Amino acid sequence: MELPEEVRRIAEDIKAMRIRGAGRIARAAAQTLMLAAEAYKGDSLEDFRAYMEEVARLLISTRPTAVSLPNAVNYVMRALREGRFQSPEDARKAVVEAARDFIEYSLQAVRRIGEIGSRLIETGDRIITHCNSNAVESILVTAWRSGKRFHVYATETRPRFQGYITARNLAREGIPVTLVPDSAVLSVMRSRRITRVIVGADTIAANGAVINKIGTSQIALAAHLHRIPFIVATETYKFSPYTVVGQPVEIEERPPEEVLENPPEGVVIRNPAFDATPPEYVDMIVTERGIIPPKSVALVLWELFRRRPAEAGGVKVEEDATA
Ligand SMILES: O=C(COP(=O)(O)O)[C@H](O)[C@H](O)COP(=O)(O)O
Repeated sequence: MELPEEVRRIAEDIKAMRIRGAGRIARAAAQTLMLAAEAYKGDSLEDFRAYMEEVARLLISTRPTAVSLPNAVNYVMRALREGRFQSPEDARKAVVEAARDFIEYSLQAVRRIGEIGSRLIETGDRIITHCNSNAVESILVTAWRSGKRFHVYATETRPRFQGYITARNLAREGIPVTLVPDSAVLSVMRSRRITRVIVGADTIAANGAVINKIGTSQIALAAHLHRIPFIVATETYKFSPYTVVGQPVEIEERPPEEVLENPPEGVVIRNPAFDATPPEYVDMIVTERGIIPPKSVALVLWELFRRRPAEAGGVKVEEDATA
């Protein structure tokens, strides 16, 4: 069966970043699998499986870095890949149910991160954040609503300026927020005596490295130099099972036009969208399951994926790889 127009449109929205942010992308993928399953018209189980695999492939191909995307797709598809069904109708129900479960878990996880992470915020804090993260916003908004008073410095986040979204959302909550150019981070850290940095994540590697918006690692390095706690807020479906077996995280390279429409002749432009912050610069990772140090990531991954190697994209998670 032809893929529904709506499925292609959402895939295009993710690619063009009209739907963006690792958590949102994951939820949109689950929603799209649900939508595709509901739109299926045929009556062959085999055909339904092939059709759903095509949707899964299309979604996974949209953006390469955030592991929340394949993790969400594999979670939803597991029902179909491993289940025994009498009819496409049963299989369809299983997909819809798994997608609903994922979306509900995800929304609940973001709320839980807000509750757990807000305990780390104190009145008087001056906090730097980078890009736009639902998980970070959840922490800041929860802390603010609980009566804590603090000031946030949001970086613009060139070239796509997601920092504007953060600044606007926080300002709407009444949180004092100052927007600063990315290059002002070190200067702001010193002059404003920043007390904490909080960022989100697209992928957490098994060694505790944090892959997030380009520029995150520079901010982490500056925080490390100034002994400012560097906190990462992330749902555990951004932990990458692939990295357990040593697979590198692909860093998305976006179109050069995002940086400069018409570069002078002879000028080459590069536009990597993410970077990796080494675990040595990360003080803690706030997840929906609690706060962990980066060196515990492998343990959580083991806990999450040991019974479900299929979710690691068919990669068998070997026991001694996480020992
Ligand atoms: O790097 C980005 C977004 O990059 P892009 O704008 O290129 O998608 C965010 O920090 C993480 O995705 C976490 O966000 P969340 O906590 O909302 O999942």
